[in-house]
Amino acid sequence: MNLLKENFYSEIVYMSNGKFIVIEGIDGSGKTSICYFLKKLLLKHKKCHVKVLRDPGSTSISEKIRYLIKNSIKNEYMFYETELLLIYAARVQLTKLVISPELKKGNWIISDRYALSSLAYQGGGRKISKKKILLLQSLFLKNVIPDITFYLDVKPSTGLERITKRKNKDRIEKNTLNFFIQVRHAYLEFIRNDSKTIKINANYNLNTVKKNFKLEFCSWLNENI
Ligand SMILES: Nc1ncnc2c1ncn2[C@@H]1O[C@H](COP(=O)(O)OP(=O)(O)OP(=O)(O)O)[C@@H](O)[C@H]1O
Ligand SMILES: Cc1cn([C@H]2C[C@H](O)[C@@H](COP(=O)(O)O)O2)c(=O)[nH]c1=O
Repeated sequence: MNLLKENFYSEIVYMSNGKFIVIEGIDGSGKTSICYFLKKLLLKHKKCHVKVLRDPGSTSISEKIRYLIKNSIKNEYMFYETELLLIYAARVQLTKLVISPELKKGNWIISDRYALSSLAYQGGGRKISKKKILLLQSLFLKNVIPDITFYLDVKPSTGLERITKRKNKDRIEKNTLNFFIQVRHAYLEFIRNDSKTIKINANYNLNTVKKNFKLEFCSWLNENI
C-alpha cells in the first residue's frame, strides 16, 4: 500500500478533531506494545496531542480500583457482579476525568481496553448477561464511543505463554485456558459485522504484528480523516 509513507503523514496535518482509539484483546495479545507503537507513530509528525490510557486505570481512583480487580484479597472471594461494577466505576471515573475532556480539546486518546473488554470478560468469561452489561454501558458511557477499535486476535494458549514468561499471573490471568477461550469467542462474536472494529492477527511475531497493524491503521486513517 503506497499510502503508507507519504499519505500517512500528510493526512495527519488535517487532524483537528479528537479521536478515540481502543486496542482490545485477551491478556498477552500485545495490546500495550501496540498502544505505545501507535503513540510513537502519531507523535512522529507532532500534529496532534496523544494520550495513552489503560482501562481500568489511568486516574488515581481508577488505579486503586485496578489494584482491587487484579489482586486477590485474602479470605474473601470477589463476586463476578462486584468485579463488573468495580470495572465500571473505574471506567466512569476515567471517562469523565480524562477521556471526554481530552476529546473535547481535540486531543487523541489511545486506550488499552474499554467497554468491549467487559462484554468479553464479564460476559463471555464470567457469563454475566449481555443485557446487564449493555445497560451499564448505555447508562454511563452513552456519548463516548470509540472511533475505531483494533482487536488483536491471538490463540489463548499463545497469549498465556507470553504473560507467563513476563511476570507472575494476577487474579484474572490465573483463570483457566478455557476461560480465555470463552473470552476470545465472545470478542469474535461481538466484533463480527461491526464496521468500527478491525481484527489484527496477533499470532505472528511482534514486528510482523506492528507492520500489519500500521497498514490497517493507515488505511483507516485515509478513509476517516
Ligand atoms: N506478537 C508478539 N510475539 C511475541 N511476544 C509478544 C508479542 N506481542 C507482545 N509480546 C510480548 O508479550 C508480553 C505481553 O505483551 P503486552 O504487554 O504488549 O500485551 P498485553 O496484551 O498488553 O498483555 P496484558 O493484558 O497482560 O497487559 C510482553 O513481554 C511482550 O513483549
Ligand atoms: C477493562 C477490563 C479489564 N478486565 C481484565 C482483563 C485483564 O486481565 C485486566 C486488565 O489488565 P491489563 O494488563 O490492562 O490487560 O482486567 C476485565 O475483566 N474486564 C474489563 O472490562
